[in-house]
Amino acid sequence: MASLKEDPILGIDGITIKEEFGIGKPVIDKLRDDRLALETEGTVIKGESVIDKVREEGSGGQGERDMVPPTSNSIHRSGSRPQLDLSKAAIEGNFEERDPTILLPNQSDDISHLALDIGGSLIKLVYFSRHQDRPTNDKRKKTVKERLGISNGNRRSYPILGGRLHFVKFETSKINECLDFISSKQLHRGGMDSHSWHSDTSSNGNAVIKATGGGAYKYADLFKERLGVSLDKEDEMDCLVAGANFLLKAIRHEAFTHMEGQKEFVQIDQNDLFPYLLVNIGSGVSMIKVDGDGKFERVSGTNVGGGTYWGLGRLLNQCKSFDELLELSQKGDNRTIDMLVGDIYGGMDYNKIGLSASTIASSFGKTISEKKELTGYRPEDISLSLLRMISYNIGQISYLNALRFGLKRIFFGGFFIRGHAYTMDTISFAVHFWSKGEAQAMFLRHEGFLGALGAFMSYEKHGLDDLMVHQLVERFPMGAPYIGGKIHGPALGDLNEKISWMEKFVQKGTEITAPVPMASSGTTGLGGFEVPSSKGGTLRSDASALNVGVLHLVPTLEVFPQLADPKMYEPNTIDLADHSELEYWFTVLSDHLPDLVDKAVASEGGTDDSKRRGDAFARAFSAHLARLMEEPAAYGKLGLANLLELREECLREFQFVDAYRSIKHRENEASLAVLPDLLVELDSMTEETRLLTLIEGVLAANIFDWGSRACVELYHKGTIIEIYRMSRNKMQRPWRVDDFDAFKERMLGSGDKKPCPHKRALLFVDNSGADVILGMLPLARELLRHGTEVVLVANSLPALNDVTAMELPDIVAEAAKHCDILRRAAEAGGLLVDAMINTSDGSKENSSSVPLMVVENGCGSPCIDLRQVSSELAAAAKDADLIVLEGMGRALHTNFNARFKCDTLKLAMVKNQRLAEKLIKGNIYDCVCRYEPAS
Ligand SMILES: Nc1ncnc2c1ncn2[C@@H]1O[C@H](COP(=O)(O)OP(=O)(O)O)[C@@H](O)[C@H]1O
Ligand SMILES: CC(C)(COP(=O)(O)O)[C@@H](O)C(=O)NCCC(=O)O
Ligand SMILES: [Mn+2]
Repeated sequence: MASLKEDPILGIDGITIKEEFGIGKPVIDKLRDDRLALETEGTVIKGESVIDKVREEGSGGQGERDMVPPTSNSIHRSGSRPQLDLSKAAIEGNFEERDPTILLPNQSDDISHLALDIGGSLIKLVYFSRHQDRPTNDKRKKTVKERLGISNGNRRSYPILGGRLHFVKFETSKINECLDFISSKQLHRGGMDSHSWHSDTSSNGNAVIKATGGGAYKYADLFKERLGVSLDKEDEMDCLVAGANFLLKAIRHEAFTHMEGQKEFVQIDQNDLFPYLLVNIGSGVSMIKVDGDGKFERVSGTNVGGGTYWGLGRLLNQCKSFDELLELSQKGDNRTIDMLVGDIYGGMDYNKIGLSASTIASSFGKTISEKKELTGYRPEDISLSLLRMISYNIGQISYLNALRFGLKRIFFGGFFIRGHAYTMDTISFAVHFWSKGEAQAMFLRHEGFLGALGAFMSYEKHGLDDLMVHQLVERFPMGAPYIGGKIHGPALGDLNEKISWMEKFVQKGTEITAPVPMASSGTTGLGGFEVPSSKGGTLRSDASALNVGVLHLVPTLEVFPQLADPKMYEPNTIDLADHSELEYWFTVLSDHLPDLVDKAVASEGGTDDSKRRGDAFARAFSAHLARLMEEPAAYGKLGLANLLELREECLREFQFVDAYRSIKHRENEASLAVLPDLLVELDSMTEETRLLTLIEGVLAANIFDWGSRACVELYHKGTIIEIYRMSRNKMQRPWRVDDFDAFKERMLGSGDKKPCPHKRALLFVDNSGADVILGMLPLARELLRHGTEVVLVANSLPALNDVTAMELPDIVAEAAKHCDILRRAAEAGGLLVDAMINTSDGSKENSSSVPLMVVENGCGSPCIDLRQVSSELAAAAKDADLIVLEGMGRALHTNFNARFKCDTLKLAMVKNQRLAEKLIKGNIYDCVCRYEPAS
């Protein structure tokens, strides 16, 4: 095993076991003796004596080696492994069949709810699903809630139910596919849940589905016949407006501008939304002046719309699909078809009225002067001319209507747009040109689903209109959209389906997995565009399906109450709109993928099934990366935090619940073994030295980060203790960002300033093992000692090697066995309700203590977006006067620039060279100790 001595990155030229190590010799020696080693090439850390000893004592035998302690908690934010109730299972039908249907009578399915918009071209479905409530019988959580004064978390106290909104579309001509889909998912059977949704049965007992669009009338009988459901018809305009208003109010990154190839999300001020012009470009076009919720007037429209483009284009070009037609336009040159100003003016501009030579004077006008037949023109050119003709025309009529009513903002919806860059650029150009920049064209990510959403919202008592931005989390699961727009289905539901699809997909080609460079803009100024700006040979995969994720409704999420200015808050520090940043982080994540897959597969025992899932996960995540490389804003505004969260979600999608579970477990045990000695040493110090040593300890132990490439390389070179020791040795002050003295003064006072302990501290903890046990817990203990209540804030779901809120109580209980301060505080905080505590000194002392508590933060990512945290955390935060954010993800990638109403300490070791240079003009392994008094 190579020694750290030679590590050039760290520049450490000798490991000496001396007092300079800060916490002194004994602990180090103990750790050394225990010879904790990290295996060089393996996927798991191998522990020797301490770990093995603990194991032999603690559990029955070999079989349990990698088991994580059982937990009784159930924390959910999004999907985790589904539970099957196999009781009374029976095979239905023929036993000889290869794949017989198995009936699970006691399995409670997702409860669903469905609404439809059946248009002239497309059928849009919006459906809601939710898992049955899982019983939570968790004493610890209850005690913490009582302490924090949170009322019994009864779901019914929320206006809406948690669940997911899915968006799906089908071609109207293939209505049978749509009916099959509804029937296979049993979407028409849902919604009877007595305590939630309006009971959707008509007086004669038939299920009723809300539907809008002409097809609600045309196909009513078919729905009755095939599914036995009645369609409850809702007015189309009502629905469009309700859908648009909901999206504009509830989805943060819904509306965007698109000019010259540049997409930019627009922050909509809820209090300044109305009036606006809504232009829905479906088969035909409706223009609606919207003045408020339910307050609108259809002021205009045009019969030249999406149907015209698709219909004429199909006739002229014999295309088989809309996408084929649109794709042709990307290779077109309209100058061969359109009569331009230059054609009339002998190649010159018509400057007097501001028309350049390339301005279209007459769409299709050139074809009259040439004696060519249809076959003499390129389909590509025809498609482009047609697209420009229709888009300009709609843009112009929209502008005229905006002018008529003095409206500055025009939102465009409908599936004609199809997230197609050139279509949007053309419409924006027309609006901008005619209004001389006064009016603004904006587009909606859920473009074609306005009507269906509106129909969905028309169910009584659903409470959707009360939903707030912070209660919605959008996720982008892998699935059908990637098939290429032919099947307009949602993400494939079943895991096996998903894996086989990924496998097939990869065999077919690497269209999506090969990153595509971003398109450059191609406008020529006044006269419009010479050629489309998106030059790609193939059309982006069905953007309308792909740009729209699954909306998770999480009514329990809240805005973190200590944010100084929630409206101005931006979690991401690194802006991925900068192309070189984007490329850098994409490479980092791609490079990390093989290692992550190794860990994930190992965490599931390395079975064939897990290998297959690991492979599918890698392909899926690469496909996401490629998609985002091609269009960074495809899933909304993209920051590094989103990418890191996407990776965790993708792992969960392929049912890797906790990829680093055994690593975390081993590091926890190793660290717990040395904690008692560390505490003894800390206690022998003066208060001042101790505080410094504690902060150093947090920073040094933050090196145990399995998400950093540099750190993972280190683990292959040295033992835990070698790395830890080296890390502590590096702790020379001043740190790169060093506000320690200010923090110390606040904690301990100075001169005649008396120390003034904080009332309650929230400690946002990061990694398992040394990071939390040797770093944050001792800091927590010090705060408790000062009379400060401590709330440990940890992830709700696993992410890398971060410790979760579920794992913390056991860790604290273990630590409390050797420390009275922790024990009494943990007892007071209700953390030890089911743990058997034997204190080392055997004392039964019952003196009161400030509490130590644990709350989940509501997320499952190494970063944290404080606009969406658990209600538990929000409640705990109300009385907090100190926040400690720890780790790179929570304190640097996100929240580095965040301002809080109370004192804040941001502690992290920077484990990435580029970030160190950019953020703190320093180097890898430099440290940040930023103290910001209440603002
Ligand atoms: N896959 C597709 N098949 C057919 N039309 C599509 C497709 N994708 C986009 N479109 C365009 O969307 C239009 C339909 O838009 P939509 O908002 O669904 O309106 P409608 O409710 O009238 O069907 C079509 O006329 C066509 O221009
Ligand atoms: C994922 C992380 C934010 C986790 O860091 P932590 O919050 O544990 O300190 C960090 O490991 C990271 O930014 N990794 C990617 C960069 C790299 O490999 O250098
Ligand atoms: Mn971490």
